[in-house]
This record gives sequence, C-alpha cells and structure tokens, in this order.
Amino acid sequence: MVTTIPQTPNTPIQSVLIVGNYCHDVLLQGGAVVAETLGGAASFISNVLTGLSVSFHLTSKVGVDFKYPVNHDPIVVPTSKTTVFHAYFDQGYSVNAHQDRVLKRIEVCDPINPSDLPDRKFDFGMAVGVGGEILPETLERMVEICDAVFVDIQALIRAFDENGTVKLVRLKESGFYHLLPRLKFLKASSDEALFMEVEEVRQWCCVVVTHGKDGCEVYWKDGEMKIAPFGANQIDPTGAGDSFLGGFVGGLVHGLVVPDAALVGNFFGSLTVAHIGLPKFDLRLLQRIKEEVQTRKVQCTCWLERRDDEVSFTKPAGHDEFHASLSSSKLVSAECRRDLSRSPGSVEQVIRPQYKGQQKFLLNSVYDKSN
Ligand SMILES: Nc1ncnc2c1ncn2[C@@H]1O[C@H](COP(=O)(O)OP(=O)(O)O)[C@@H](O)[C@H]1O
Ligand SMILES: O=P([O-])([O-])O[C@@H]1[C@@H](O)[C@H](O)[C@@H](O)[C@H](O)[C@@H]1O
Repeated sequence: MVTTIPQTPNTPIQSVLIVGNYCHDVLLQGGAVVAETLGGAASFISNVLTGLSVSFHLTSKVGVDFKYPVNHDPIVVPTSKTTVFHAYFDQGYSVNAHQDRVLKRIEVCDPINPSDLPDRKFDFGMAVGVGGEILPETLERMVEICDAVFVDIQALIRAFDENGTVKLVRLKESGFYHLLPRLKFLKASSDEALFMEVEEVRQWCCVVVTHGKDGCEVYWKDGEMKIAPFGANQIDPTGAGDSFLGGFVGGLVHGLVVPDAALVGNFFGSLTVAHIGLPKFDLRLLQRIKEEVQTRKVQCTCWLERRDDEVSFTKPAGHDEFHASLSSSKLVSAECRRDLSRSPGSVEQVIRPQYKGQQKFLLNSVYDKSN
C-alpha cells in the first residue's frame, strides 16, 4: 500500500519500497510486562519516513489478530498469526544474541514471497525483516526491481532456537551471501557486525555499523568514517537501529550525501531511545529537521557538482555545522521539549500504568548504552 504525501517543493520524488513484517512487541522486565507496542523494523522506518515527508510502498504480512491501526495496510494472512516478539531486558548476556536484551519470537507470520512484492520499479528498496520473513529469493527480486537496495543484517542472520530465542548465524552461512555484491548498503549493529567480515563485505557494498550512544561508522571500499552521535535520555533501545535506517534512507532520498544522511540516521536513533516503543515525533521538530535538510542539500549540491561520484561518501564542508543545527533543533522550543519528554509514544500502545511517566525507568539492565 502507498502513502500519498501532499507534494511540496520539499517532497522528494524518489520511490521507496519497504519490505518486512509488522509485529507485536511485548517488553518485559523483572518478570513483569512493561509495555505492549507495535513493532517490527517496518513500523519504525515508516514512522521516520512519514515524519520526513517521504512516501513509500510497504509490503508486510500479519495475521487476523493484528491489533494496531497503521497507515499502510499489511497483507492479512487468514491462516497465520501476527509475528510476536518478547524482549527481556534482564535475562543476562547471551553470547549469541543481542547484548542489550534477549529477544524471543513467540509467534511467526508467513514469509514474504517474491510474488508478494509489487510488479514495478523503485529507486530505493529496504529489506528489513525481523522474524526471518525475508527469503533469499525475495531479496533477489528486490534487487531486480530496486535501483539501490538497503538491508538490515538482522533480516539475514537471525535464526531461532526451539523456544524462539534469537540466535545469530554468520553472514557467510546465511544463504544470502551471494547477493551481497548486488546490494548498495548493509546496516549492522556492533553486536551483529561480529557475525560478518566487514573487510570483505565492504569491497562489494557500503557497510554501516551502528554503535548505540556512540553513533555509527560507515565503511566503503576505499575508506571509512565515524559519524557523531546526538545526546539522548535513553529509556528503551527498541527500534533505535530501525529508526537510524529510516533517517539514513530518508536523508539520501532528500538528496543528502552519505555522511550527512548518516547524521540524520543518528538523530532519529537518538529520538527513538527516549521513548518506550514507537515514538510520536513533535511536528514542529519535524518541520525544523526538514528545513535543515533542505538547507544542507542546497549547500552540498554546489559542492557535488564540482566532483566525481565517490565524493558522495566524503564528509563535505559544513558537516559539523549540520550536526550542530540538527542538535539545536531538539531545543526548538521549551514547549516542544516538554512534549517530547512527556510523550510515551504513539497513543495506541499500552504502557503499564505503574511505568507511565517514569523517566528514570530504563529498559537497559543488561548493558546500559546510555552510560
Ligand atoms: N543511548 C543513545 N544515545 C544517543 N543515540 C543513540 C543511543 N542509542 C542508540 N542511538 C542511535 O541509534 C543508532 C542505532 O542504535 P544501536 O543501538 O546501535 O542499534 P540497534 O537498535 O540495532 O541495536 C545509533 O547509531 C545511534 O545513532
Ligand atoms: O531495536 P531494533 O534492533 O532496531 O529492532 C527491533 C527488532 O530487533 C525486534 O525484533 C522487533 O521486535 C522490534 O520491534 C524492533 O524492530
């Protein structure tokens, strides 16, 4: 299903395809359910792209039990349940899993097949499965219909034990390795990057490794660069990587060069960790960000015209100032700041009453990324 965003001079015209299932997330700590929210990388990415006025087509599958209202209707599979994840924030470090939480897939919806994808071309494709729903043949089809494919490695290397606990397998053994030379960007968190050979993969496609509160690092064939983070009062790390990818692709769609787009990614990652579940962004803040992005695009266009293609990876002059202006947009007004710190996320999600408004409540007990 496609979102139509009213066209303004600031609305980009590139077409974007997001592929990945929505899911139901249950966040648990100390044996108690803290919150139940809409989840899945597709939901966090849609949220960011909509905030940046980027329209997109989304292919996602759910069961008849899917319980959240969304702007992009998923395919409802009558014989299947919606994918459900339980995220435990206090089960200790498991060697082969995410370090900040232990994730268990409790229910699994059907995979997304090549025939589920739209029969048309896109400029950008995003393969962002969470529960193993993206098959090698589905990614292959995405590569055929999209000019540039962005992949979250979690869509490729997650395996599930008999209890549904997420285990990671090496990228080489994932069944997707042969497709890497046909991808444009592969994003991994620092935990996930341990399951790939960055030095080998960067020869084929650009690798972006996210480092929680420390921002991210971009590796391409001939170089690498660190991209500075933004400050955040972390409450729940869920969706930070997804929102990062949404901001990164949103920045590129708006015409930013890679380092500046990665800053936008870091920015949305930092906004997301300050909320439980899916964040509801302040409209004035979004407006300010879009203005900053447009100004930055104009600054860089003159610079890009003078140089070759590779240059879109190099940090252009004014990058640090762009960081500062995004940072200051968080302080767009005292009112906005109050709204952001109060906002529990989207209205549909359920946060248990005893946890509501507790800003010091951190879903971080294993590894607190905010320290
Ligand atoms: N505590 C934090 N403070 C500021 N930014 C953060 C924080 N945690 C995450 N981010 C931002 O979100 C991005 C993705 O977070 P990360 O934890 O690396 O991914 P994942 O959610 O996949 O584990 C980071 O690169 C960073 O820009
Ligand atoms: O936190 P993050 O790694 O960016 O992404 C998360 C997934 O890992 C998780 O499986 C899903 O249930 C969450 O809703 C979210 O999509």
